[in-house]
Amino acid sequence: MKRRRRWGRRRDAEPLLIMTDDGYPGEVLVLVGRWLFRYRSELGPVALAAALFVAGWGLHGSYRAWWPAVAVASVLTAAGILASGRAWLDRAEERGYAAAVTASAGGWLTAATYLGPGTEPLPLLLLVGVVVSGLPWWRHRRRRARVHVERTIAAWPDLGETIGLPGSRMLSAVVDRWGWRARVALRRGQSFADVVDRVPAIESGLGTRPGAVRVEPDPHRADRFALRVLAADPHARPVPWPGRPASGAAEPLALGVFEDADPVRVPLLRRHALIGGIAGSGKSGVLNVVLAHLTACLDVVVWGVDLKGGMELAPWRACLDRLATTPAEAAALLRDATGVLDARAARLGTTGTRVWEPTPDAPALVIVVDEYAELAEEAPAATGHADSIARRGRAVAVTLIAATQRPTQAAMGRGAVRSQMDVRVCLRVRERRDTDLVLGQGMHAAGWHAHTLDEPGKFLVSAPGFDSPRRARAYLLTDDQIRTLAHAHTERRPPLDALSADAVRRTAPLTSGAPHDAVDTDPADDPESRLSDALADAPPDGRSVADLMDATGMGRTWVYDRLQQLADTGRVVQVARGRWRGTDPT
Ligand SMILES: Nc1ncnc2c1ncn2[C@@H]1O[C@H](COP(=O)(O)OP(=O)(O)OP(=O)(O)O)[C@@H](O)[C@H]1O
Repeated sequence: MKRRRRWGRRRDAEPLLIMTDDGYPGEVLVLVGRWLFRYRSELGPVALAAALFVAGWGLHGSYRAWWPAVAVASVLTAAGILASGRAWLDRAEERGYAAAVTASAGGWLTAATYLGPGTEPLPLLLLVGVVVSGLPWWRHRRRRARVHVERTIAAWPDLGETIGLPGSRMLSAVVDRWGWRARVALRRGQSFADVVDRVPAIESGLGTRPGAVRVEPDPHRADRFALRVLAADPHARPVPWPGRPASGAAEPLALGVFEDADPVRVPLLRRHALIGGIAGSGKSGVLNVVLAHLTACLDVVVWGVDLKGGMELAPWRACLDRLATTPAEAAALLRDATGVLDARAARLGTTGTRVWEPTPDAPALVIVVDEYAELAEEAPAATGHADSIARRGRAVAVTLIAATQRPTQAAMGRGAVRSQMDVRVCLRVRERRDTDLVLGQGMHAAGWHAHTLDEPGKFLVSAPGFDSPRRARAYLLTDDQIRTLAHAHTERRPPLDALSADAVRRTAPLTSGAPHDAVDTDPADDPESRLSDALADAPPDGRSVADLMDATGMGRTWVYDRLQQLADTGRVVQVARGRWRGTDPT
């Protein structure tokens, strides 16, 4: 009675103490069990050795005569792994390791079946085998990554509370070459916007380096998102140009690669593009990639506007049909482009065709403008033409590609130019809100964090078909590669089609294609005379069109136009593709 009273009192007062005392041995077992479960991957070699020992013991006791079968099964299994284990193990060294372990374990089991697992030196051999096969196992990067991910999944419910996404669940996770990625389900009521705000907290919770976590919305479910954790930055080093330029205007241009090594292939046919980012972020690098593609296309004529004195586009000079380097030239160039646009639109109207399909005889006209803000500031008249091209140029394949540091409304000339650009490439920006300037309102809030891009050439792209903030890095073209490509592409550049060339002539009969300061008062030194001289002095294999452009200071279309007129009157001959000389030796 007395004892029971004391028991009751203790239960009321100190229930935890009583339970702990009673359950102690069980708790140790639970702890050991948990530890074994937690380290089950690391304990793999030990578990295999234990299983071999037990199997050897059983086989030796009851089926000793089976040792040849065990030997044959081991050899066949090892050979099978080598021959067709690619489905589970994609790397050759992993298959080699698995086959070697299988063959050694099978050899040991064969001996244990025949001799008994306790017979010397089998126990010692088993121990050595654990250590020798264990070392690569314990050091294996992918195994350790997988274990890390498994533990993260197990810890996610607690982690979710800590990082401000309570109730979220990790649905699946995959280890890949650069780290791991997972699909996460949010608690009802949470959305991707909550996740975007929590990215730094997720990095802290997972203990990664800053900038290692990427999040992407699930296009099908508002309550799910993709989480990507990068152990190493796949874009840490520049990505070299792969040397495969586009073959035509309709082909999307490969600008670089995403973090999962997918190429970034952006459609630019009948689309205007904006490339934005701070000084040194790699805008000229992206323009070089664009030009490497466009100048390879036989159905694209490229005009350039470079008000930094032609510095950036200069290496491509010979491939550009026209290059404007002063505000007056830029205004003339854009005005002529609107002339082309009007002529093409009128032609489409009369033929009842909806869009201009570029061909080598009727090429697309792409106008590349480096540092658009300079244009708006120094040649405000030109921005009216640019506005017109932006609004009406798509159908007739007259398009703009503009690079600028901060595309504010003022920098873009207050017209419709920015809003008409449906391909946006955003390199690093200084402030968060500048992401919205380049990519559009609300993009920063939606997870497009261009301010965190940390190397030149890294970018985010928003375009039809590109609606999630995947990071990419542009290909890097070296100066030598640019020179080689420009040289190789020069001879193959098409002139404008007759309709467009005629429109240019009519729009600006005196200055069409002429550099502003090339309008000369000395009649003996006008472009026509320089052309005649260059053709008269041509060697027997003629002069290339690029040479003639250099000699006259005029654009490709102007040169072709004049050559055609001279050929019609028999004063020049075409001696080879793209090479001409005069017929009159004087
Ligand atoms: N894709 C790239 N990969 C690696 N490095 C790059 C890449 N693009 C550019 N860079 C490096 O970054 C530097 C600056 O690049 P770039 O001149 O293209 O920047 P920018 O934005 O045009 O600058 P600015 O506005 O001053 O003209 C270059 O020296 C170049 O080597």
